[in-house]
This record gives sequence, structure tokens and C-alpha cells, in this order.
Amino acid sequence: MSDKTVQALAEVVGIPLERFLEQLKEAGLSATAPDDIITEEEKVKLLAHLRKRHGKAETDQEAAAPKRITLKRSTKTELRQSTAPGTGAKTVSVEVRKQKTYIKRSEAIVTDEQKEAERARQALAALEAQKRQQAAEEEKRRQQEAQLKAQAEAAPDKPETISAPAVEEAAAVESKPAPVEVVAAAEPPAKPELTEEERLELEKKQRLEAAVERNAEKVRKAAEAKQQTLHKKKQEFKPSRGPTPEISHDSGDAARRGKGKKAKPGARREKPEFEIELQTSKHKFEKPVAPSKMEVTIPETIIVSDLAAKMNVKAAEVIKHLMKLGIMTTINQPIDQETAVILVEELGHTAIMQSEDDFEQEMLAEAIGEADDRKLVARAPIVTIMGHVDHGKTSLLDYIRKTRVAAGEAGGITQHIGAYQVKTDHGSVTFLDTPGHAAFTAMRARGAEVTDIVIIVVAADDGVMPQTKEAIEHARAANVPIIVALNKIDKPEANPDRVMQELATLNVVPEEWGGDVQFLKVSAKTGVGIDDLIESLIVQAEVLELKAPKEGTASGVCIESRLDKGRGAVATILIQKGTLNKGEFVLCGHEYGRIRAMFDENAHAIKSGGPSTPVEILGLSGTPDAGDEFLVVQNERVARELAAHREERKKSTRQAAAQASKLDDVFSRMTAGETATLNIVIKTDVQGSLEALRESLVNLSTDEVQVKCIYGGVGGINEGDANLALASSAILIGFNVRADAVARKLIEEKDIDLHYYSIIYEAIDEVKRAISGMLAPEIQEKIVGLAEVRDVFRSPKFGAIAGCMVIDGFVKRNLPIRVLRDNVVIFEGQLESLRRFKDDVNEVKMGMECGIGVKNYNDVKTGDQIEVFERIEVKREI
Ligand SMILES: Nc1nc2c(ncn2[C@@H]2O[C@H](COP(=O)(O)OP(=O)(O)OP(=O)(O)O)[C@@H](O)[C@H]2O)c(=O)[nH]1
Repeated sequence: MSDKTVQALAEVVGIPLERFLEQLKEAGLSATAPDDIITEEEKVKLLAHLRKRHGKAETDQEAAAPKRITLKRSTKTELRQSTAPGTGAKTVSVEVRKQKTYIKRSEAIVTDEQKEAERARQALAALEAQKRQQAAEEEKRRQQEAQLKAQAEAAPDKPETISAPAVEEAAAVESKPAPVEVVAAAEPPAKPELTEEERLELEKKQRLEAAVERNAEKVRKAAEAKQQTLHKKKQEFKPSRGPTPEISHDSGDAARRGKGKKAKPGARREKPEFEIELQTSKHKFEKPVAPSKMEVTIPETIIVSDLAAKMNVKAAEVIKHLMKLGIMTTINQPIDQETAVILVEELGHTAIMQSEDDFEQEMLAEAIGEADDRKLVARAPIVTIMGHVDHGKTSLLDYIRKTRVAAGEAGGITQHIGAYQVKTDHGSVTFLDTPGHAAFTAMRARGAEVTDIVIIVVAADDGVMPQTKEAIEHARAANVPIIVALNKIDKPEANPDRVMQELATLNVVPEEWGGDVQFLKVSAKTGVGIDDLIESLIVQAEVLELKAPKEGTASGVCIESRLDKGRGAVATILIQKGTLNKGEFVLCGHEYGRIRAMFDENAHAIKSGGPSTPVEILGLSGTPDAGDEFLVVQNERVARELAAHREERKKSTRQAAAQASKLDDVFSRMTAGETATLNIVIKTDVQGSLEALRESLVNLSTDEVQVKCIYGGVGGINEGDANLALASSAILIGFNVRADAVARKLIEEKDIDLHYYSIIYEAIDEVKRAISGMLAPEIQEKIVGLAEVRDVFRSPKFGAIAGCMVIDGFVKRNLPIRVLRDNVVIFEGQLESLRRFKDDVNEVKMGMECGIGVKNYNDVKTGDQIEVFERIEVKREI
């Protein structure tokens, strides 16, 4: 818009010039003469002034009107109230005050937003009015120009006529409406001032509206889509879902009818939105149309229910499939990895075989955090002393400890921690102070191959004895080099040569006779030859090139542990690798903890220990077993998790671990090319049977399988025998002997394959069948009960009657029995009588007392055991 003079503008808006000039003055503009130019800015200023004047008046008017009226009313009433009987009525006056506030509706409902919208609307209207005004002005101007042009063309020399239109215009101005209306008409052009501040707001508003519109569109589309999906799903599920629309319809009715009543479940579905919600949530799970294929990780053994859970199927389903595979299981039974893999693949999934050690290895890698490529240094040999009873094992250990370890110690021997280290000029030797092969084998059975060298102590005055043989066999089974100490050499009756000969017959041949075993003549009493013995140990260690890393985190094995009243769990551990420091977190078996304190064998507190050092540690959560492996871990979390994992693994692999030493498995292992050796541990009642049985069984060896007698002995089966069988993956054969209680527990726990025989041919036949794979129907003996003889009564009518307590299973009148003395079978036969008190009975159960008369046997003694057994035919399957 172009700038105009005051006069021209007064004419345009139709206001007399004087009044216009007055208004300009009021607005504070500089223009005072009719010919002064009014700029755009000034126009805006003027109109703002005019609008202000107009608006204020309105506001004042409105302000005068009341916006809220509050009415108050109070009413007073009297109440007559009767009190206690006979006291008359009481009058209470009650005043009720009511207050009501009326708010002017327009005021009440005009919110800020509405005000805003109103303002924007006004601004918009002003703009439009301004536009219209401009268009009208333009039109008028054009008309005037056209008129002037026409006049100029008609009389070009008559300038007076030019004023004529101006007069007309002035007259027209005079006839213009009242000034108020002028102001009103003039107001729209004044609106541009509003746009300065409010245009932004207007734009904002417009943007907002556009956004709202867009959003509304989106919501509409989403709702449509939802509706369509819902419809589609309804169509899909209609046959199985039943009359959903009807339900919805009914529910609507129910809701309408039952307002205020207890709503029926369907009644809540009145709102369509909610119905959509409900329906969609119902159909969130889409029924899979194709079987889903998943990857199932399978550990070495897995419980049926766990496997089912991994495949998202019911356990019954897994059991059913296992039955199809010919395997009868229960929900809590473990199955081996191979079976599980077959099953998983049959069900269409992918099986991933996972080693139990995988997790442990991962955890250990995290725990140790370093590859074992550490620098190796020479370490002290770890020595175990074995031998027959009273041949001087303890004396030898004591002598060495006294003279070597305690030398220089003020109080002499301080304590026994299960191991100690001896320092010599040539090097150190670590002795495990747990004499006897039982402890040695027990450690081995737990998988701890700790010992580097075994010293077999043989009393030179006594010679080779049963336990000497056992010790030799145990050392051989462990593949550990032997050094023989011919002890008690100080005794006049000592005859080392004879002992050497005896040992030679056992294939322990002295070096001086061309063999490979060092023999040393010693005396644990006088100390003769002890230095030489230690030197031999060091030489042997050098030959073995015993090395271990000295740097880095420590690992090793637990030698022994105990619970101390004041100190808690105390464990002696032998460090095999690295350096152990006080304050580190260790995991030992399934115990763990931070080393609170560490001591050497002299009870001196120490801060660290290197390879082959035995130390006593405090701080473990419990007492680990001898033979448990220990290692340093980074933190308690790793220690705890690994401990829990080990505990779990111990449970689940108990059965699987022992399967390797089953007689039944020999043939399958042979054909699978896995092993060609059948290890046997034999215990018999007499030496004669042992020799006969051992020879017969060893002679069964073929080109394909070698039957190896790890150990044979006379007497009942004890814990050591069971441990040896376990450590050597051997089967246990008891010929006319039985396992004692401790051994039985171990056999049961570790599922060691134990076979009892009373006829040599039976034993030979069974082993023969096992290694040739001939699986004939088998008569198996099953021990059903065991009774202990507590007292023996003599009766003239029945002979000897054993007063017994049934300690296991049950005793049945008509089943065959055996009488055992010191776990050796001394009689086999039948029961003559079975009585409870004075009544003859057929069966007596565990925990009950009874009187047993053994047919044709009167030599029953207190402490004997009566074993009841039955023979059952077992159909064997390939
Ligand atoms: N004269 C003599 N006696 C010895 C010698 N060594 C041990 N003895 C004695 O032999 C007996 C048994 O010795 P121990 O050290 O208890 O024998 P052990 O092999 O440890 O016996 P167990 O622990 O029962 O298996 C003790 O009375 C010792 O004093 C020795 O070199 N010379």
C-alpha cells in the first residue's frame, strides 16, 4: 500500500479533515497539515490508538456487569427429642445455612483457549475487512482516474473543472455515516498492528490446527485398521469362538438393563473402544500355523521335565516319544545327551550338544582371565607314603618332619596339617601326611592326581604283606613311580634281601638287580638312610621334570579339611600352580570364600605360597572334600555361581559318570572302539579262590579286549576297594564276600558295578558273555533283606535260634539265605523257622526283631549277618 497525504486518507476513510487531524494528534503522530504524508507505520499507529479507545470502552462496560452472584440462605428449625424415660422431651434448635453461587455463564465457560481462538478469529476478520477496503479503494481510484482522463480529454484547457470532482468527493464525505461507524469501518485497516504480535500466534494456531487435523487423520486410519483386523480375526475365529457378535449385543443390553446392578461379565463391554481392546488382547497370541523350530542346548545329562520345558512341550509328550524309542522314563529321570539329541531332532528341533564343562570353562576363563601360557619353573615333588600296618609309615613321616621341618622351630612340632614341605640343599620335597593307600585312592577316586612319587614302606624284618601288595597295586593303577623304603633296618632280624626278593616276584625289581625301582634301606628310628631317601626323591623328581608356573593365579587341590570351633572351616590345600595370596577369593569343590588367613605347616601366618606348597586356609564357606580342586577366582559372584554349578553337576552326572565302568557296557564300548580293557577289582573269601578267579578272568583276554585285574584281595569289600574300582573304572567282583556298610554306601552313591558270585564258573561265564557280547537270559541274584544277629538262643527243639534285627529290606520265610561273618559268606541255605515272638510268620520287615532258625546250621554267632536273596531271570536286550 502506498503512503497517502492526511487529506487523501481523511477522504478515503470518510472523516472530516479537522476531526481526522485531531485524531492524528491524539494518536501522537507528527502529521499536522492536510498535505503531510502518512506512512504505513503511522497508519498502523493511528489505528492501534483508535482500537484501544474502542476496546477500553468495551472492557469498562463489561467490567461493570456482575460475573458471579452468591446467594446465602439460612433456615432455623426446632427439634423435639425424647431422652431418658420420665425426664421429658428436649428441644434442640437447628440452623441450616445454604450458600449458592451463580456464575455468569459466558464468564465461566470462556477458557483461555477460547479467548485465544476468539482473538485469532477477530484478527482474521480484521485482515479480511482490510483486504476488502483496499480492493474498494483501488476500484474507486481507478474510477476517478478514468473520469479525470475523460474530462481532460473533453476540455484540456479548463483546469477549474479539476476541482469539481473534489467538491463532489467532499460532499460525498459529508454524507458519510456517523464517526463511530467510521471508526468501526476504519478499524479493519488498523488490524495490521495486531498481526505484528498476533500473527505469530495466529500462525502457531494454524500450525496447531493442522497438526491436530493430521493427528486426527492418523487416529482415524489406525482405528479403521484396527477395526479391519478385528473383523478379519472375528471371521477367522468365528467357527471355534462361537457367537461373539451376539455376546457383544447381549452384553450391551445387559448393561442397559442392569444399571446399578452387579454387572455381568459381558456388561462391561458396552463401550465399543473397550470391546476392541478386549478383542485385540484376546487375539494377541496367534496360533502358530507351522511347528516352530528352535535350538535346544543339551547338557551331558538332562532331566526329562527340563528337556520338555526347553522344547515348550509337556513332559508327557517327551515321555511318550521316549517310549517310542524304547526308553521308559519318569518325569524326574535324567536321560543321557545322545538320547536327548535323538529326541529333540525327532521333534523337529535342532539339538546343540553342550558339554557340562563348557559353562565351567567359560566361567573359569572369566574367573582366571588368562591363558595358561605362563613360564614354567621346577617344582618340588609331592610324595605319598604307603605300606602295610606297623611297617613304619607314620614313624618315617614323623622322623622326617621332626628332623627337617621342625628343626630350628622353638616349640618343635606344632601341628598336623596333612602335608608338609622339606627343604634340602638340593631342593624341596612335599610329603602328603595321609599315610595309607585308602586316602591316596580316595583322592584319586575324586579325580585328584596329586602324588608324583609313592614311597612303599616295607619293614625289613617282616617282608611283603597284604597291604604292601595293595599299596603297590594302587600305585600302579595310578601310574605313579615307586620308591621302596626298606624300613627298620636297625633291627637285628631285618633281612632286606629277602624282602627284595619278595618284591621282585611282584614285579617290583630293584635297580641293582636290573629293574627300574630305587630301593633304600632306612630306619625311621635311628634316621639311617633318610637323607638318601630324600635325595632319591629329588633325583626322581628331576627325572620326571616336574614343572609348574609360579606366576599368576593359583590352583591346586584340597588335602583335608575340618571345622574348627573358633576358626570355622579350615582347609589344607596343596598349591599346584601359580601363587596363592591372602585375601584372594577361592573356590574349592563347592565351597568358596575369601582367604581370611593363611598358615604354613608350622602355624606361621603367611601371605603367599607357590607351587607344591601346602597351606592351611581360613575363610571357606564350608569344608571341602579331600581331593576337591581349588582355584582362585576374580570375585565372589563367579565363585558362588561356579560352586552352585558344580553342585548341580554333581547331582546330574552321578549316574552317567559311573556308567563307564559297567560290565554290561564292555562289549558296546569295545565295538565302538572306545576301550579294549576291562578293569576288575576282585575280593574273595580265601586266597585260593582269589588266585583261581584272577587267573581265569585274566585268561579271558582276547585280541580285542584285555581283562586286567587292578587289584585282588581276601576279605570283605571295603571303602578302599570301592574307591579303587571307581578311580580305575573297574568293576567290583565279590566272591563269597560282601561289601561293608561304608563301601555299600559309596557303591550305591557312585553306582559302581558290583557283582557277587559264589561259584567261580558263574563269574567266568558272565565276564565271558559280557566281552563276547552274548546277551543270554540271565539269572540274577537280588539281595532283598539283611538281618543282624543280636543274640543266639539254644532250643532243644529247634537248635540254635538267632535273635535278629532286620536292618535292610525284609526277611521272607521261603527265600534262600546266606550267613555272613565279617562280610564273608560262611553258609548258604534255607530258613528253618521265622518267628515274631511266639508266632510263625512269613515275612518280617526292616526295623523289626525276629527269631531265625537256619536249616542244618547251628553255628550262628552274635554279630553275624543273615542275607536273604532271591533269584530272578532277567531278559537281556541288545
Ligand atoms: N626299630 C624300629 N622300629 C620302628 C621303625 N619304624 C617304626 N618302628 C616302630 O614300628 C611301630 C609301628 O610304626 P608306625 O610308624 O606306627 O607304623 P605305621 O605303618 O604308621 O602303622 P599304622 O599307622 O598302624 O599303619 C612303632 O612301634 C614304631 O616305633 C624303625 O625304623 N626301627
